[in-house]
Amino acid sequence: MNAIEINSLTKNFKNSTAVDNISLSVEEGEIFGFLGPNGAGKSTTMMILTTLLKPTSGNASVYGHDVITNPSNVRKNIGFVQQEIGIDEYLTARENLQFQCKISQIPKEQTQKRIEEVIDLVELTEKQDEQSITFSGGMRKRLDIACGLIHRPKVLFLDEPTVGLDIQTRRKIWEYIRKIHKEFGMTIFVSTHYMEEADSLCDRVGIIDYGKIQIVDTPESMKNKLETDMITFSIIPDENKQEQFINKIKSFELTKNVEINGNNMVVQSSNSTQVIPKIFQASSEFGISIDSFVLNKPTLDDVFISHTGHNLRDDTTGKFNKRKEFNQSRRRAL
Ligand SMILES: Nc1ncnc2c1ncn2[C@@H]1O[C@H](COP(=O)(O)OP(=O)(O)OP(=O)(O)O)[C@@H](O)[C@H]1O
Repeated sequence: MNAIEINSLTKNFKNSTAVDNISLSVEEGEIFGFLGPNGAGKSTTMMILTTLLKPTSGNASVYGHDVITNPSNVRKNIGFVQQEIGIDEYLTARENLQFQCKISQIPKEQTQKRIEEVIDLVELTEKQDEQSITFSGGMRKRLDIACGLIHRPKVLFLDEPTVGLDIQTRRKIWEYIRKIHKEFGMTIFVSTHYMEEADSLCDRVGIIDYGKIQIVDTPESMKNKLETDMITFSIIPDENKQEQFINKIKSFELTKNVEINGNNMVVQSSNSTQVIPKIFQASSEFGISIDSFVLNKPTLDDVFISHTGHNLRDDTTGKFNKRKEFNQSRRRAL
């Protein structure tokens, strides 16, 4: 059984369509990334999947439980760590987790063990009796994630878990997410607008833009399918043989395009592994000396541009950004 099934899901707000007829399945046990810019519809989709919002049309289920007709069973199977940190900053880490145990109705005799388990997992054992107001942004997020885990959900939803954190802290959070995934074997559905996060963390990624899914695949396969390795090199000029050398490169079956700018050349190829030796072979055949050589493989940025026609914009309008700004100013004031 798939962990999540989404069929023709649409959510309209008064003046806009936030989620536009999306369909996708998430397999049990995978880390699925939902990649898209601000305002793409990621949070809205997650709120529908976690039963906090009703769709306008279409349907979705989590472990076979329909989000509209059977929301209480969906809730029993999920943990949701929202974009804004949900912990109470005036409680200690342990008190936050105790509170979470209470609202998750975890039997009293299991509370102690569960808290120890998750607090150890996110490496906050030494800080457990300190008020979380004294924690760094990364530590607060770790505690927030621990709160979402304590009832051992089958699916953990993480909405932009590293937004606003510096790159080192972001990488540390990825480590915790991998650790959680390994130890609990749960399905993780994570939204992000960071390419690197989707690339390094996720088994499969769905790119969403303007409420529509553009592509779903593994990051590796998405990049490979672009077939655009860029081989950039410069040559020592040779008036006699240069043209023949260029024509030879153009004639290779796997060469898609050659751009020439003075002594510099960019060869676009669908398979650099095969084309690079041929370039060197041709250079020795025509006595052309290659001065410098760089190979660039496609990135998820290139995949995003090829499917959406634009860069992953960082739009700063919209209700959720206002909320983010509010939270940031609240944190600054603390
Ligand atoms: N309650 C609401 N009322 C009106 N419009 C909304 C509401 N919630 C979301 N939207 C709009 O729906 C669109 C999708 O928003 P959503 O928050 O799902 O995007 P997102 O991809 O999660 O982006 P972000 O990372 O900024 O949260 C945006 O244009 C947003 O302004």
